[in-house]
Order: sequence, then C-alpha cells, then structure tokens
Amino acid sequence: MKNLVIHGGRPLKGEVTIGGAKNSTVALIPAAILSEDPVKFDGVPDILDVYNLQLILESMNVSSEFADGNLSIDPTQIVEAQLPSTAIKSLRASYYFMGSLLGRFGRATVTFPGGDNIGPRPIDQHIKGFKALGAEVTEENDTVHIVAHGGLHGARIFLDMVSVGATMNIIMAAVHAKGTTIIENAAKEPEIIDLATFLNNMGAKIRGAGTDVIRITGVEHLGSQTTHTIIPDRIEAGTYLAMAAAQGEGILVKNVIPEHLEAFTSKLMEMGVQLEVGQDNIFVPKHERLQAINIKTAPYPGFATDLQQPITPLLSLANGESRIQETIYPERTRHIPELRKLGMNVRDRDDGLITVESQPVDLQGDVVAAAEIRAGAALVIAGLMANGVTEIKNAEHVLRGYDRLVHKLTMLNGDIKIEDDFE
Ligand SMILES: CC(=O)N[C@H]1[C@@H](OP(=O)(O)OP(=O)(O)OC[C@H]2O[C@@H](n3ccc(=O)[nH]c3=O)[C@H](O)[C@@H]2O)O[C@H](CO)[C@@H](O)[C@@H]1O
Ligand SMILES: C=C(OP(=O)(O)O)C(=O)O
Repeated sequence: MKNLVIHGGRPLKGEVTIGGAKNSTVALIPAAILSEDPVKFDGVPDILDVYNLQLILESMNVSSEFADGNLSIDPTQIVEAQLPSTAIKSLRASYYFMGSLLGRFGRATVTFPGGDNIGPRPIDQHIKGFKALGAEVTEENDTVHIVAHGGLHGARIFLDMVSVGATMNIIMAAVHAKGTTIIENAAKEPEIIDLATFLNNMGAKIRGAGTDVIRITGVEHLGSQTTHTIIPDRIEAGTYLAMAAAQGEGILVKNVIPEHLEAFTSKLMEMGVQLEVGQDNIFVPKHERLQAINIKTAPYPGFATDLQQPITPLLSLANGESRIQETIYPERTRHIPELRKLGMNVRDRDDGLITVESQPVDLQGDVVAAAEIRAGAALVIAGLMANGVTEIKNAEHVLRGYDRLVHKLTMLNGDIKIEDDFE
C-alpha cells in the first residue's frame, strides 16, 4: 500500500491543467472493444484505473499502449476469455465490460465489480436493461453470466432511478442490437455524451445523449477513423477549485468546461468566492470572508456526489454552519471521522446529512486513511490546509482517479510525496 505525506500550511498558487475525465475514460476503454479497427484516445488521465483496464484488455488479447495521455487500443485480435478478477475487483467501472462484451459477442461473463466503499451499489438496472434487450442473465457465486441466445433486439427501457452506469452499459449493449432501443429516465452526465460521441464517430446511431431520453438504432459495423479526445474531468476540476478556495493565493484551473461545473461553481460563488470564469479556465483569487451554505447532492446537472467530500474542508472556513445532504449514497461519509481527527468541526448522521461548523483554530496534521477516492481528495485538501504533517493511508484510492496528483500539487507549491506503507 502507499501513503501520501503532506507538510501542510503552505499557500498554494500558480496554474493547474485538468486531465481527461476518469468517468469517461473508464467507459471508453471497455467501449473500444466494439470497434473493428484500432482505436486512439488522447487526453487520457494517468490514473490507476487505466492501468487496471489495460490488464483486463490484455486478458482478451487486446493490446494497448499508454504514454503521455495517448492511449491506443487494438481490438482486432480479441478473443473471449476469463477476465482477471483482481483487476475487475480493483474498480467499479469494470462492469462496463458486461455491456461491451454483450454488444460485441452477444454474451459476457464478468465477476461482480469492486470499487470504493461508498455504501450499497446495486446493478439491478443494468441487468433489467440487458434482459429487456433479449439477454438471459444468471448470477452464480460472484459472477454474472449474460447470454443473448437469439441475438439482441431493440427495447424500450425505463430506468427506475437515474443511473450513469446503467445508461452507459445499455448504450454499449444496444449499439449492435436489431432495431431501436429507447432508454427513458436516462442519466444526463457529460460523460454519457462523451461515450455517445465516440461511438457515433465510429458509425453508431445514438441520439439524445445528454437528455433523459436516449435512442439507439443498432448498426452492423463500428470502426474507428479518428482520435477521440476525452472531455476534461469536471470532478478533478471541482477538487482543485475547492482546494484553491481553501488554501490558494490565486490559482488558475485550466482545461475545464465551465458549463459542466455550474452547480458547483454557483455554490462557491454563493459562499463568496469571486471566481473569474473564462471560456475554458477558471481563476480562483485569494478571498477574505466566506459564508456558510447548504448543498444537496443530485444527478447531473445537480451538485455531484463526487464533489461533496472535496468541498467539505472549504466549508469549515465559512462563517456559520453549512449543511450537505448526500442523497445518492447516504453512507458516503467516511471522510467525516478522518476530518475530525485533523480537528475539523464536522458531523454526519445516518441519513447522509453532514454538518460543518466554522473552524475556530487551525487544523493539525495527523495520520488518517482514505476510505474511497473522494474521501481521500477531501483529506488531501485538509492536509494542505493543516499545520504539520498529514499522512494519508490507502493512497491508492486517491491515485486510482486523480491524474498525476503529486506533480500537480508540487507545481502549486504544495509539499506532498508518495511513500510505501510497509505496515
Ligand atoms: C465510473 C463512474 O462513472 N462512476 C460514477 C457513477 O457511478 P455509478 O454509475 O455506479 O452510479 P449510478 O449513477 O449508477 O448510481 C446512482 C444511484 O442509483 C443507484 N443504482 C444504480 C444502478 C442500479 O442498477 N441500481 C441502483 O439502485 C445507486 O446505488 C445510486 O444510489 O455515478 C455516480 C453517481 O453520480 C458517481 O458517484 C460515480 O463517480
Ligand atoms: C465513486 C467514484 O468512482 P467509481 O464509480 O469508479 O467507484 C468517484 O469517482 O467518485
């Protein structure tokens, strides 16, 4: 295991460039096996999830090369094979191989995905979608078997709840299905548009991505002609914006699509952070006084659940009591006891209500553990704010989704390094 070691209390300043979106990347890589030609992506973030997805591709005889943000994948020699369960368990998004293998071969056998401990994460809506398309789905021990004996056909699928993963998985399964599939109550996240853009550029017919009704008309062939540039990571961007507002003395966050961050930036502005929003960048000036706010997480375009942890340390600098109601994953509060260890005045309730009171004294470094990616991001921000040394255990949770974190923070004058944890 790895630890992140931060000597906190230093003012942060300068520029940071946001990488490609993790949540697009982890869907685009499984989607690449739907292509009959080699596929190229650029703007790919340097994160552990990418390396684990490469291992899964390799097990299917799909070669890939990744350097300097460029990822090429050659699925032309793909074979059906048992997927490596350690890599599958290392990330949630390995479940996208259910949709992409089903789309490509009409069958898929995938171990239940792993991922962060953020509370229950059922996949019933994915399975409902596969069944509606004509597949038989059985679960045995820890494995899901999906087979479409008579081939896949278009269907009308109403999602019982808005699910990013189910929307993406059904799109991938349906691209070759006979006829038209309609997903109603679909998720509207920008990453879904990114996936649809990639597939449409290969010849798919997906309409309505970004709205809550998506229509997919099956096509026979998909082939890649161009390099697909991955959209900027709005969650990474929001993390740096929160960090800049909490500990910055003027930070320019580059390579952002400001529209993707509106629910987040409007909350920062409500607090009194005077953001200067450019076309593809946002400047966070040094500020004096901040006001407490209330936040409720919601599916896009609402306030992202993945940003409630990174904004929590900032709320401790506001005058008064701030509240966050986590509605997507009410148990996603594992950052709270760790933030309390650093001296933050923060509490949570079983129903996902987080209360943050203003901080009378400076935070003090301590040994804490990252239970999941965004909990880890909150601890990194708090560690940068705190006096003394903060050691964050289980750093892999953070590194699986934050592109070149140590390099970027060092360029911002942060003092942070990765160490092996031999305990
Ligand atoms: C790789 C990726 O893109 N991960 C994101 C994706 O996860 P993921 O796609 O797994 O999250 P979903 O959008 O599916 O989950 C939304 C809600 O629906 C519930 N649900 C979902 C599917 C299902 O079959 N049954 C069910 O009950 C979940 O428990 C959750 O409460 O969206 C989450 C919510 O924005 C983000 O936190 C994750 O960062
Ligand atoms: C929960 C997250 O990711 P995943 O769905 O990959 O676990 C996240 O990115 O905050």
